[in-house]
Amino acid sequence: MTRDQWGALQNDICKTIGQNNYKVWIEPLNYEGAESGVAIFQAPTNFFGTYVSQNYGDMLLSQIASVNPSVRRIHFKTDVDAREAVKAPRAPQMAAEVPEPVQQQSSASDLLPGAPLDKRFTFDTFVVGKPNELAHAAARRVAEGGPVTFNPLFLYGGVGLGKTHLMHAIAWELRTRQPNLNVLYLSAEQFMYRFVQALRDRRMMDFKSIFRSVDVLMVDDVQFIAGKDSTQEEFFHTFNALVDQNKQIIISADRAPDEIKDLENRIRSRLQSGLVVDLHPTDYELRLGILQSKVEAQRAIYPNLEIDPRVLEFLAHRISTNVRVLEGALTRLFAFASLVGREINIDLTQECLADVLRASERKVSIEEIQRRVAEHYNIRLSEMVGPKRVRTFARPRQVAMYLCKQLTSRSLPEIGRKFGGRDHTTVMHGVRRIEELKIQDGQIAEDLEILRRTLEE
Ligand SMILES: Nc1ncnc2c1ncn2[C@@H]1O[C@H](COP(=O)(O)OP(=O)(O)OP(=O)(O)O)[C@@H](O)[C@H]1O
Repeated sequence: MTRDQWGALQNDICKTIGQNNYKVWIEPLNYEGAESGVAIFQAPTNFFGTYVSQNYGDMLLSQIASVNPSVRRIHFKTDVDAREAVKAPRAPQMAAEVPEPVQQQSSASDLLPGAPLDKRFTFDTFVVGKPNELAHAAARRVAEGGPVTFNPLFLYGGVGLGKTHLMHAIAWELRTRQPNLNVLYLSAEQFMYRFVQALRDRRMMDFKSIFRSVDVLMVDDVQFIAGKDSTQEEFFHTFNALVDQNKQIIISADRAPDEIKDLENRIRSRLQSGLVVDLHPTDYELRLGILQSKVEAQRAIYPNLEIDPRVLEFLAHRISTNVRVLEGALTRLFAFASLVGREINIDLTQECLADVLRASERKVSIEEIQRRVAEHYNIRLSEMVGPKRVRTFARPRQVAMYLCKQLTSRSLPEIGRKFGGRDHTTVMHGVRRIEELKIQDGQIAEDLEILRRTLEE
């Protein structure tokens, strides 16, 4: 990587980590050049190099590798005496995350384990519902830091269901309750990376002593080590050493231990030997609760933006893939509304999130909805789409129109056409009528709930 390329990259890095962090931690670095796959930076102090390596090392490496793929490592050197370390700048808002340097050699920073914790991932911001209540309760128990009762705690679940959030929450809570405890959180990928580095640098003794001296070890996404034999072996020894000392271990994965392929049996059975709990896919109520809590965070950023509460119900119905997508949708919606200066309502939502809604569209069709609703109210399909306006047919018709609007991404004119060629204003009127009745009439609310559930199966 040339100096010019580094200059250009710095803009991207600034955008990624924010101007504050960039000014404190990246700007003072002096890029010296790259040699045999190693990008060399001069850091003001050892401590500085250690901190940057630990907190921004992976990000820096991936940014640099995107410009120059031959760079596989970053080295921070310093000319300043290690004692200067105490004068290194500290970003006040990150003080809780600043790790102590383990060794004074600048290359020791490479071995320092641990990943920074996300400030937003605490128990306070974790919304509890039926699908995650057990995992949450187990995490809370571990976070109390009492005697170790189940070891390891193994949390698993699909993408974006809150595993990392819960692990960070445990770490934050433990740090608050017992600041002297040595709590180490890292991904299985980072574990492997440190291990390979230690092997290569002939520093396995350091590696072992660092990992065996922790009080609580948290390894995220453990499925990553499947098929990686020597990493598994080392992980197994680390695991045993800590369990023997009665130290708490918390593991997460995207599936249950017995479903992780290419995992040695002795590791599998170790992972199963504590408490194994799963985070189930979210249900509608949990998604709505999460959206309501995330709206508060958005309101703090955009205090003047109004949001129609029906938008949250709409999103909770329509985006059932994972919470990350749900959150991303909300962030985009607020940013978009603030840019165009409009209130957040269903129309704006459909406009702004057309691609997300299409991607998470359920395969339910207008015809399917009409058929199910007709069955539910015991009328014929021909009566559902026919011209008669008596209440016995009109109400089911409006319910079906409402569900079509909620569960498909068809436009009002398209829905109208499928209901015997009706005008889009008729559909709009029908949808509004049901929205009102849903609040006033318990029977309609119940019908809608039953129908929605059967259609979503
Ligand atoms: N119950 C919840 N309450 C509040 N936020 C949640 C909840 N579940 C997930 N989230 C949010 O969803 C996003 C994704 O969660 P997280 O990163 O913890 O998922 P994960 O299960 O670790 O996913 P992956 O398998 O991709 O690592 C985060 O921003 C998290 O805060």
